[in-house]
Amino acid sequence: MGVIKVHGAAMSTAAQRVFTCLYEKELNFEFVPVDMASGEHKKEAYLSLNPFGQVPALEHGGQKIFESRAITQYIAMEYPEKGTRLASADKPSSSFLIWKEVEAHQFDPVASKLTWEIVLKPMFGMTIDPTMVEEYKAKLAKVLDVYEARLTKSKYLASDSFTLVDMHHLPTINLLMRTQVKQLFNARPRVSAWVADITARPAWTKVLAMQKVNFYPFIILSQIV
Ligand SMILES: N[C@@H](CCC(=O)N[C@@H](CS)C(=O)NCC(=O)O)C(=O)O
Repeated sequence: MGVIKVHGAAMSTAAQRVFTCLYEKELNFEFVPVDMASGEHKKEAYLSLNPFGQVPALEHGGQKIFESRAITQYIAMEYPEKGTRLASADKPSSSFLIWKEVEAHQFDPVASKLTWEIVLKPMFGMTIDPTMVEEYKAKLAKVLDVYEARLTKSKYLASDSFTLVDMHHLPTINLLMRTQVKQLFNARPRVSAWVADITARPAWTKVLAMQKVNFYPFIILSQIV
């Protein structure tokens, strides 16, 4: 069905979700870097790919798709037999549907807020708001308590197999595990084992390698946060 083109940036957590998916699926793709520093993502040409002016965006077989989780679901359904299965080829299970939404609406808003406060603000020379950090750490702790209980029932969040659900967590977990927030993950044995398992996946290692090549500050992050 033609070339898969990913427009994005190696530093973008949302784009990383898509890169991970393509590596899990062992699919070749063309990475089209978007120069976010110069505001390329807000210009007419890019807005035709994603009207919200955000990365990533995917082009495939004449289709233009945005929203990282829509893109990963599309790839998983388009190539069910390639690489890791990631999603059911036909009717998804109720647990897949539930936990996919949990990541997007319970985990990600809290994890992204913490990432902004503790990881990105210092990088941009901005001051961390300690009240926000404490408030959101408490919120994340509650989400992780639910994950700890869930992971007594299955090895991964949706089932005993690694799926899109687990994969969608990787970019923000990667950043938070380089900060004090890692204690929240490490204090919960099942969550901790799950984090170790999913972050060790070869597909994720390939995404990390892209960051080292394309976004130098991430190399030194662990030393400054
Ligand atoms: N829900 C979107 C979020 C995309 C997003 O927030 N992308 C960020 C980079 S990680 C971005 O483009 N930020 C620039 C902006 O919002 O202007 C997705 O999952 O694709």
